[in-house]
Amino acid sequence: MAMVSLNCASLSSTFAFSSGRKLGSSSRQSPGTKISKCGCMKVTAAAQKERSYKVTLLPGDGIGPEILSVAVDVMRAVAEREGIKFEFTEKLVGGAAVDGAGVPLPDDTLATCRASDAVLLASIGGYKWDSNPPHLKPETGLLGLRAGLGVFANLRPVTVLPQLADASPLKREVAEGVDIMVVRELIGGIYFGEPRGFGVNESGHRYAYNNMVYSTPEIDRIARVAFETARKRQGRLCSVDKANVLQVSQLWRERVTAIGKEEYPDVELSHMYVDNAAMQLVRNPKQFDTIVTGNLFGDILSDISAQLSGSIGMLPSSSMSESGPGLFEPIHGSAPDIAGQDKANPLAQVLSAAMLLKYGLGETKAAELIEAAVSAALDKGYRTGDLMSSGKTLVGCKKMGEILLETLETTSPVTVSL
Ligand SMILES: NC(=O)C1=CN([C@@H]2O[C@H](COP(=O)(O)OP(=O)(O)OC[C@H]3O[C@@H](n4cnc5c(N)ncnc54)[C@H](O)[C@@H]3O)[C@@H](O)[C@H]2O)C=CC1
Ligand SMILES: CC(C)CC(=O)C(=O)O
Ligand SMILES: [Mg+2]
Repeated sequence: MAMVSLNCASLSSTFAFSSGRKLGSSSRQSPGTKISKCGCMKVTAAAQKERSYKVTLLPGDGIGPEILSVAVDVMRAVAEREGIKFEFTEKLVGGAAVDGAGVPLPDDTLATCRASDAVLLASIGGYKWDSNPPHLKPETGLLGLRAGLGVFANLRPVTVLPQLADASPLKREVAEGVDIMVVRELIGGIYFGEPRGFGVNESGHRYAYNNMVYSTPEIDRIARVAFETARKRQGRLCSVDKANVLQVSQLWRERVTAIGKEEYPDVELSHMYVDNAAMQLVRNPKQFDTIVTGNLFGDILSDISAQLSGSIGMLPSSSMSESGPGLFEPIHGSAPDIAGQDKANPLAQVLSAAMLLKYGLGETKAAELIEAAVSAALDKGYRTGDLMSSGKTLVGCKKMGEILLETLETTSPVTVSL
């Protein structure tokens, strides 16, 4: 049996407030959300012993700098309280890098990320660069970063916090208690397939093409991460594909089935076509435990799932490679429509920092302090515009950050036994 040697995050379940459990409300893991013991983090033993970590910060574009600034303040505060040292290095990526360095992913950025213990990314992209040629698009920098770090396993926990069950556009009874882990393959599939490009056919019409390609090793490694993840949750894995039409999905389904049968007979495996999965996520999301899917389908399904939680501004993610540093980022983009207006919800970024601490560095207690602060801020009724409803207090991005810092001063640590 092939070994899955991966950072803790990918093998663990979602963060502490999974299963709809109130953030920071208990030090016990809820059923099906155990955190595995796993000694395969990239962070060196020396760094862990000293509790001194190199973290690369990538603010990117749009709301990126605003939300990252909140997350870094929160990390600094929790570090001071917990005796952790961070050496932060800020680098350019995306449109900011196109403007500042002439390319969307400067060599220096990738080298610094590779040499760090973990990478905290905000978001990239914006109208200004939308018509750039492919090699000068911010998105090319993001894809290059993910590929350059080899972070093939992107885990996107979809958790509906009790305080936000009414913030979802879905009925409370549909959204409440949702706890899904979307395991998205991140460095293959149609976003990376060759050949791709533009052409002109014999009739003089322009055309464009992309290729969706997955090889068996690419499918096998993400399948194993997903099975391991499901095993540590409720033991149910749904593989999402389009095998009724696409050959690439037929191979995907064949390999996921074979790995399930040979290596994970204890995990209940089902398959679903992606169009149906999109509908089922809205109709009855609680039927899902862990979902595994390819790059494009995972991108789309995670945005749909974000609405279960109330806002895309709530969903963090971790992306892990086989041996390098993890990449932690919110699932949303750079929100150019609200950039620079102090309207962004920083919580997905803050929760991504908590995932970095817990899964990238093994600093579980510090991570759970942050989660508890987020929970407390929501308990007190503070909401950014994306989550605002009557009876709540509207705050901007900066103010939400200040509330988190105040809350952190009084929040009790939550201890989780690894
Ligand atoms: N990982 C990344 O850096 C990603 C970058 N993008 C890029 O972002 C740019 C905008 O893309 P969109 O499709 O508009 O997606 P988006 O996720 O940036 O925004 C979609 C909608 O959600 C809102 N939103 C997103 N994050 C929010 C937050 N934290 N707080 C409050 N509201 C928030 C936006 O205001 C917008 O109305 C594009 O250039 C795109 O390529 C898109 C997705 C991921
Ligand atoms: C801009 C895309 C390449 C990324 C994206 O939408 C995502 O990772 O969710
Ligand atoms: Mg996306």
